[in-house]
Amino acid sequence: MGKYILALDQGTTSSRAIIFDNSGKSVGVAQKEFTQIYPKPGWVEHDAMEIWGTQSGVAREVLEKTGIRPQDIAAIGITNQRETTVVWEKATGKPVYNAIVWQCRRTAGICDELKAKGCEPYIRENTGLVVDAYFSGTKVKWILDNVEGAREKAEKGELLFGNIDTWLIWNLTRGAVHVTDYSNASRTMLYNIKELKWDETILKELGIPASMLPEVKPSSCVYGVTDPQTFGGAEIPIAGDAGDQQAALFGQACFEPGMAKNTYGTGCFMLMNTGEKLVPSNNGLLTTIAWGVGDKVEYALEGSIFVAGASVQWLRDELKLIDSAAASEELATAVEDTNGVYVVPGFVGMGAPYWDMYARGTIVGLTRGANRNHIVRATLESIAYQTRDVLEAMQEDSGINLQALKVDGGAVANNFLMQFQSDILGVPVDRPEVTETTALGAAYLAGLAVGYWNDKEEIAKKWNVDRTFTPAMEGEAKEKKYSGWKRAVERALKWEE
Ligand SMILES: Nc1ncnc2c1ncn2[C@@H]1O[C@H](COP(=O)(O)OP(=O)(O)O)[C@@H](O)[C@H]1O
Ligand SMILES: O=P(O)(O)OC[C@H](O)CO
Repeated sequence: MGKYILALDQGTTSSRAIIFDNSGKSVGVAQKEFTQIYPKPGWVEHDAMEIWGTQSGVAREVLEKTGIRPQDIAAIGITNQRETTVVWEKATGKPVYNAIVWQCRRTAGICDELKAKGCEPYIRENTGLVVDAYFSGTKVKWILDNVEGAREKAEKGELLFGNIDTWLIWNLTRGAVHVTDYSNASRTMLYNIKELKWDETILKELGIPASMLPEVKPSSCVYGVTDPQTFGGAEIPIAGDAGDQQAALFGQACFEPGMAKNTYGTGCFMLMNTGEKLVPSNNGLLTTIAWGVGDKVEYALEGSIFVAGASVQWLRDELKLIDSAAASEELATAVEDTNGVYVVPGFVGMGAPYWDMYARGTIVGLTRGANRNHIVRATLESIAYQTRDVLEAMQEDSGINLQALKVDGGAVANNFLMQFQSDILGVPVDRPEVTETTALGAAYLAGLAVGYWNDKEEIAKKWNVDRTFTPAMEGEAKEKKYSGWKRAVERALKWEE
């Protein structure tokens, strides 16, 4: 048995490879950002070949950097930005179009048509999702309808569809394996999460041939081995696969119903484990598959926030108010409050609990005294307010009052944000020692499949807190700030016509 597990974490803005040892500690990381393509307002694409190139590149880099031989890797775990859609030719492996990213709004019209036809209740009940351009189903339909010859080829069985996990596994095995796992399948809007099979009614409605779809497998099992050409002759088992938010839930050891985590990356995603029980939402959350491990499939409630850390990138890259994401903390704490300013980062519409594809970004409450620091602070605060929106919905749906929130992802390095988060929620926020929990979750899933770790109990013992932020804001002040946020959101909704 190899001594390490290699996790491939293919995120929205970068591809990362992390090697973990048996204690769950990272022993090496390599990361590379890749191109974000914005062909039109509201459209977002990635070059699928660049995704494969950067992901395989960082995997080789981390091995070289650490001096660990591919033969010393016991298994590879894959985790990925979810919903992002790739369609490629089976014979050549060539994508027929750029990957359409989860944030892309181009299929809002298709969603409106589905709603007008009355398909929403069926989709909600059987996929656990709301009808929104976020999910893969309408993106596949768009490619088949808009790329010349695509529909014809798809009907002849010549095209394959996959989310990024499927695309990576297909390339790692040089076209030998076309699979996904339950958690990723549950984000396509094509998968029946009650019956655990692709939903024929929805496929028919969207005109998507079943021959394009990957086989759906558990999140922890051996899918295949790497092609010898990828890692200098080694045939490493690929043994874990989960969408990044579900992987983070696993990496945070949220194994019991009622345990929840919030991941602050490009977007922000709060998931609560609901065990083998499928809990429908009446408050704008999603019901999704957490993972399939062994012969059990477990579910989660999810609040998906589309823009979180991405708004900090916007401050840096578009407004040029800060030099680095980390600098946002210094500017935010240079002022006592936002001076009444609210930023609503509805750049790609708003996700949970609003689900408005036509919302757009808004800054309100500006006065002559509003300065750069106030705008930076208001942007960070918007991440915490959106989290409160989804936490309230989650508590309502699950009937569980959260005692503490486990957090992870790039933006949890920001102590101001974490303290404000705890203040505005009124619950403690626990930041673990390992904040790369997405990659860690994928590593755990892979390690479990090959016997590198024995069981979930062994994994749960490895979770350690780095810092707990406890609520320090007085109740009235907190509610006043939050009600201002709710009014600001009203201004952002239904903006785009
Ligand atoms: N100190 C910080 N304060 C606020 N945001 C930060 C900080 N460091 C990183 N971020 C944000 O976190 C995000 C990166 O987190 P990461 O978990 O790597 O995201 P992803 O997996 O979505 O690519 C970026 O959007 C960045 O702006
Ligand atoms: O790339 P991330 O970490 O922001 O995650 C993206 C989500 O999976 C989208 O559903």
